[in-house]
Amino acid sequence: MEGEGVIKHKAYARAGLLGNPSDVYYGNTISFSLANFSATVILHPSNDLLIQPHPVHDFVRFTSLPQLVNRLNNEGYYGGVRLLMAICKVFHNYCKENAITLIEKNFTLSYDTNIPRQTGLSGSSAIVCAALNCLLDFYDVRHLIKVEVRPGLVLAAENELGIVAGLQDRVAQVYGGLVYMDFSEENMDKVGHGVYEPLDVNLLPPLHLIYAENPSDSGKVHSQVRQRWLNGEEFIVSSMKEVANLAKEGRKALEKKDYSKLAALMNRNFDLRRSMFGDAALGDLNIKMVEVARKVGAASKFTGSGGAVVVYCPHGDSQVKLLQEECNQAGFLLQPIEVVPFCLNDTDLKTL
Ligand SMILES: Nc1ncnc2c1ncn2[C@@H]1O[C@H](COP(=O)(O)OP(=O)(O)O)[C@@H](O)[C@H]1O
Ligand SMILES: O=C(O)[C@H]1O[C@H](OP(=O)(O)O)[C@H](O)[C@@H](O)[C@@H]1O
Ligand SMILES: [Mg+2]
Repeated sequence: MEGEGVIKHKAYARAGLLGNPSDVYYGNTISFSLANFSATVILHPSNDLLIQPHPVHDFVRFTSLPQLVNRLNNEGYYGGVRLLMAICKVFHNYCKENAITLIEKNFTLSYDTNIPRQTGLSGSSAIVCAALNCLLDFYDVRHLIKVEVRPGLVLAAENELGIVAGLQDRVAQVYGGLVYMDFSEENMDKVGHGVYEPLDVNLLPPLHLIYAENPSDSGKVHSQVRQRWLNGEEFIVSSMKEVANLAKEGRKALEKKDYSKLAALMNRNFDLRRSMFGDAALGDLNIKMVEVARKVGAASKFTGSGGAVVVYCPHGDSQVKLLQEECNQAGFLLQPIEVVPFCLNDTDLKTL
């Protein structure tokens, strides 16, 4: 039994279905949250304010030097503690700047997650998003912080830590379900966020996820696409516009349940990413995930910046079976995707 005043929130992994990474370039995306993986944050009222280290992800006791090195190589230096601290800071500052009074009281935050790291499934923002939801309820300010603003708060917490990211992940996690997002410059400059429209999750065909348990590519770190875009390089600017347009086209295709169109758009999305970023930046493993799907005639693209791909098998179960065999051979994991339903409550909706 959970104690009095305990608040618990879950946030799910997300997949970019179409249009990413144009969210970072005033574009459009369609993304969804998937129930396959999630992060949970629990808030207990307490006398002191405590951020509890996770027994595995923040573990600092090792059996040996090689074990310590192995853990750093696979998981990096950081766990989730810094993410929880950062969202506390961003939340506090946002409330202060917006004259939202927070009652003086303390809490303990703890978290757990099974979202595989560095797989482009947004494990970091899931932890931050779940923590933000706990804070909104603990201080009873959910009605005072607009839903559209929340993805920006999640992003701000990660930016605090030098994590470079865009908004589409956080929007999918705040809203749940399937969301069409418009990040056009006009909206972003006028209101500081995009325009987000939930779509019916039943418009989606059955989708699958391919990922690797220990992705080792660090390609994205070396990409210069952002700088080239800022320099106004014609090829990058026009390709990014085309990527954004895929989300617009994809919305129409979904609404008509025109899944052969959807498949073509997904494939084009990956091809455009590949031509802009280049194979070295994408990484062999990530490219192989896409190729494994294409080999059996399925459509596929990255869920995020690499590490996992979302797959559509137009020919159904027999094709999924072939895909499973290919994934087994390549050492990839394959799962049917379970889409999370839209998750805003009445209080959230009143802020829209
Ligand atoms: N499973 C996890 N457990 C604890 N912390 C995590 C986990 N995943 C991510 N983080 C935190 O988020 C930061 C960035 O994570 P990242 O590798 O970009 O994951 P993702 O792409 O899934 O968001 C990490 O440095 C770490 O602080
Ligand atoms: O490149 C992309 O498609 C996405 O990359 C980031 O997500 P990640 O989960 O870290 O791979 C970024 O946060 C997104 O906004 C991009 O669309
Ligand atoms: Mg991340």
